[in-house]
Amino acid sequence: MLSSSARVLATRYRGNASNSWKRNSQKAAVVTTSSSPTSSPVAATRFFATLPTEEDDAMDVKVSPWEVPEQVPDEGEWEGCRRNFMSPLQISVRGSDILTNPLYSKGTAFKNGERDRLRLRGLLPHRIMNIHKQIDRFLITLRDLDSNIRKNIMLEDLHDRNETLYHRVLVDHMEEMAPLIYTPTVGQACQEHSSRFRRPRGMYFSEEDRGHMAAMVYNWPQPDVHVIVVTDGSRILGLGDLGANGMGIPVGKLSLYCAAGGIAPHRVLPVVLDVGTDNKELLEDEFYLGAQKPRLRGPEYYHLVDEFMEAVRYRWPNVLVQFEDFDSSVAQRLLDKYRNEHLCFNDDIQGTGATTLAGLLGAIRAKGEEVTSLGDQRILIVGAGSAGIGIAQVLYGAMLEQGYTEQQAKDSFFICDQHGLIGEERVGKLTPETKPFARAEDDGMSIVDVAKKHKPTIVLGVTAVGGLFNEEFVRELAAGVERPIIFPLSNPTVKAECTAEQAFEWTDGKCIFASGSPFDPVEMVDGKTYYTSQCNNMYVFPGVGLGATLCGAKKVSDRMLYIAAKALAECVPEEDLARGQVFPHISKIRMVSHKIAVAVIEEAMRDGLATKISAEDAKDLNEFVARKMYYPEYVPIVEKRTITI
Ligand SMILES: O=C([O-])CC(=O)C(=O)O
Ligand SMILES: [Mg+2]
Repeated sequence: MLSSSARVLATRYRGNASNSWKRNSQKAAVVTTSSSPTSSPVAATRFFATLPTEEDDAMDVKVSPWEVPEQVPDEGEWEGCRRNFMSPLQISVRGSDILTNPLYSKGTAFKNGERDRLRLRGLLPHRIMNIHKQIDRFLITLRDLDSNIRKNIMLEDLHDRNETLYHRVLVDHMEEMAPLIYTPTVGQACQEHSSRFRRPRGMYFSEEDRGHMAAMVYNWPQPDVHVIVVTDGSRILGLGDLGANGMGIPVGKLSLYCAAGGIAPHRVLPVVLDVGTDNKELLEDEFYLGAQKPRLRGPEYYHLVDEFMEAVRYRWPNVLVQFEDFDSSVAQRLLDKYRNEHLCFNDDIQGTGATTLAGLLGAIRAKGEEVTSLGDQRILIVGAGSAGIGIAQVLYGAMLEQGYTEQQAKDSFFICDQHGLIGEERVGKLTPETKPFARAEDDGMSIVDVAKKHKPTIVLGVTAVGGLFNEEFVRELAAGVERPIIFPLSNPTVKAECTAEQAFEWTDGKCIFASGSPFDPVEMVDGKTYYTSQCNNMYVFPGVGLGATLCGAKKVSDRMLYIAAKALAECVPEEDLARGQVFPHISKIRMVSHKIAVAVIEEAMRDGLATKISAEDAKDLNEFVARKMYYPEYVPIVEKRTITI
């Protein structure tokens, strides 16, 4: 079901516009609605082939005909990508300083003219490769490696050498690469971060830095940071307190910001607030690289976060700060503290909430019900941490949007923590966010008994307890309703509450399944294939961040996230829904981010929160966002000169 604004957008995508960009968007729209596995992911992404934002920035580029690669997969699909001018990147360094700078390096792809111009002659082997040859060579070696962690290391090495090539590998092979740079492999990469440390990336702030942070931010070499992802390492995925080893998470999320969300790599900054760790193993580990002392808590902790927030806003006033993997004991409080004054959001609370809402809207559609029936569902959320309550809040908000009363909306929820169903009896012990969802009866009831008695139509797992949804529980769900919607959302894969195979087997293939980390489709003994989806906030945060930064949003409002969820839900083609897939194919992620960004900007403008959209930009936001999206491509490099007369 399309909302009216979405209908307008959909019409725009299909519209008979006369300029060439619109012709391209039409093509792209055709690509996204196809769910055929043979449709080229390259084609789906190419239409966004433009680079960064501010026109006066030296990193901004447009692509020229001579950069259009020889290996064109399909002439038709490329038509729209041939731009006739590519403004050069002006840099002040020369020679080997270029080769060792991952933002500038093209490795063996520097052409002869450039080799002379930039004093690279003799510093590179003779033959000149193009980006496609480089990718082919990289993939052969990568695919030869026998473990995902080795592949992650190889990718991060590339990230450190040549950001353009790294992001292009991600853009062109998103389905294969996302699990290697993100969940599940990023979990292991974090666990082994200290022992495998090679090169620093991002910034660390610790207690010793109190009083210095406003100065420290100037140590970061980039003058125009748009997005920061920050963690204090206290709850890394479902793996718990990993301290400063959590740096892998901001790094992985920001890779997705660039590749999936079209933010240019020089505009992102990964951050760890190294406030110690309560992980005993790390405290005793001779190779652990973070501060080896117990976690800072209480007012001192909040003051440190405060100084950090002030410092980054001082240098980059419009920067978006994404809070990531903060323990539930502090996550909501930090969000509440900053959400109205800073451009920020908490991905685990709000991003997961919005993504889950989108998945549920899809799942309800897949079951053939009306979108408006979200409030008629019985939703069992297992896990009452920041993600569980964040999801409940977003779904609750969506029900109110859909016209349900507060009481009707509240009655839809059954939230369980480790003590069972949360009932009013323990209301004194609950956080303010949890209280509204406490049930009048059945406090402490087990999830199996909740399944028996209340017959939930939807079950969401956010417990970080792998395997919690056991056979007894899942069979009980299937006995209660025809097609249960089962989303084990905990990450990484080992923490998923059940596997796809278990969910399909125990429900005789009837459930609709989506998980936080990816699962392959399942072939059952009946010979039928059952499809899975990945319900991961990677579908939401890049687009929200792109939209919010492009329009200079004053803040990220709840409504922006709701709108983002609806935009995401509308990206799922009917034929995917028909086979139980409730999220768009991952190869379409740039298209999804584009659509979400447009929707977020529209909402920001409606709400008076957009500070940077000119009347000209506002005329065609589809075109505006597409033009501003970074696309990893080599651009000509020239010397920056200061001319004195
Ligand atoms: O990183 C992910 O895949 C999702 C997420 O934010 C988390 O699990 O904390
Ligand atoms: Mg997270």
